Amino acid sequence: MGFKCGIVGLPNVGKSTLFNALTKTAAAQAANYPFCTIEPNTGEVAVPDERISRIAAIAKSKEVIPTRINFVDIAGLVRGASKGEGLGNQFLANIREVDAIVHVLRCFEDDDVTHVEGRIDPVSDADTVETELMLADLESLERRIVQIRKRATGKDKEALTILPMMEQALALLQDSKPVRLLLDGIAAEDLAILKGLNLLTSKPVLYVCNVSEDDAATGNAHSEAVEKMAAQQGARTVVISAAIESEIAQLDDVEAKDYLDAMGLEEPGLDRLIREGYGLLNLITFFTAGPKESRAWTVRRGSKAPQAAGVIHTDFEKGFIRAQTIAYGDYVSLGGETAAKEAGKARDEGKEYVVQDGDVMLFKFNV
Ligand SMILES: Nc1ncnc2c1ncn2[C@@H]1O[C@H](COP(=O)(O)OP(=O)(O)OP(=O)(O)O)[C@@H](O)[C@H]1O
Ligand SMILES: [Mg+2]
Repeated sequence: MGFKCGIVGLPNVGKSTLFNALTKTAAAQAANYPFCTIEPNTGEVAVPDERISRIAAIAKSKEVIPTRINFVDIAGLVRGASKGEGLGNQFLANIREVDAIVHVLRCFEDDDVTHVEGRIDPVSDADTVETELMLADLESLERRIVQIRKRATGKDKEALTILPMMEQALALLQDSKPVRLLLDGIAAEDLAILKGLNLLTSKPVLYVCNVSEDDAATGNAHSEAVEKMAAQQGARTVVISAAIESEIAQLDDVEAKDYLDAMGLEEPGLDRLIREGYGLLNLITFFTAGPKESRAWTVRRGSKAPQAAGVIHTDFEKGFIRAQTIAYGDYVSLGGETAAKEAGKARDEGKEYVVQDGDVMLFKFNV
């Protein structure tokens, strides 16, 4: 389906290192100089979810297949990017194509790793990046709104529909605020209009504090400052050491566990990051379970049963009849499909059913 989180930030802050750890590859060149990345790197990442192994154990599945999302490692941007500095517009176009932003902030001290501003100050870095995105949005919106206002005066239907959202977005940008503030509690129709405006700052943001190995378990003063800033914006934060994560990603499971124990970490920070990214995209997971495989699938929150069926196969959506649905909690506590049916917990849901996170589903369809 291609839900994408874009990895964004200043040059040389650890974006590609993080991307390689996430994708367990060395696909992206990560090196100690600014603008190492130019062309974006895209990779699929399995979403860790312990529910799937519980379901598979009950269903005695031969295979367990997690769901996946995409991460895109994007070129670093600098002050003035909106006016074409650094890699300027090229990188802005790459950000436009993602659904959510993972904003990497340098929170590690290391004199050997160049910081483009010559000092470690992640809150100010976040502001630099955000300002460029807002300036780019402001410019594009100011340009487009002239036409739309004109057409709205002439009672053009499309213009009348999108103008109120444009005006709200413009007002925020003129007040030096990101458009994503409009996302809170937004109605579905308005969200569609907002997405259609394709603004950089309308995308939800997760801050990643990239700390040194020693601070991975505890965070540090820099990451605390970021957490405070993020809390004020209603944004979430993940503290991670990209350096450690890229090492763990090269180890087998047993070695990785030992390494994590030694670092005082319960799970790889990446797992947390992927889950947070998944949440940021406003996605939920449903499951299919059987002896061949148990599998996790992804739909946007609010999707109805036929759309969920369509994720598996377009024929399932076209010929959708109904979906046998068992809530995850019932499936696990009762011990599987047969027991859930006997207990009356296997519901037959129709076309209007809104899929819930964790639903174990079996689609009836004709082709
Ligand atoms: N947590 C960390 N601690 C110490 N060094 C780190 C950490 N994370 C990344 N680095 C180092 O920082 C340097 C830059 O990393 P990387 O190439 O991933 O940055 P980038 O953000 O992708 O840069 P660019 O924007 O130029 O593509 C590398 O030498 C990397 O090893
Ligand atoms: Mg890079």
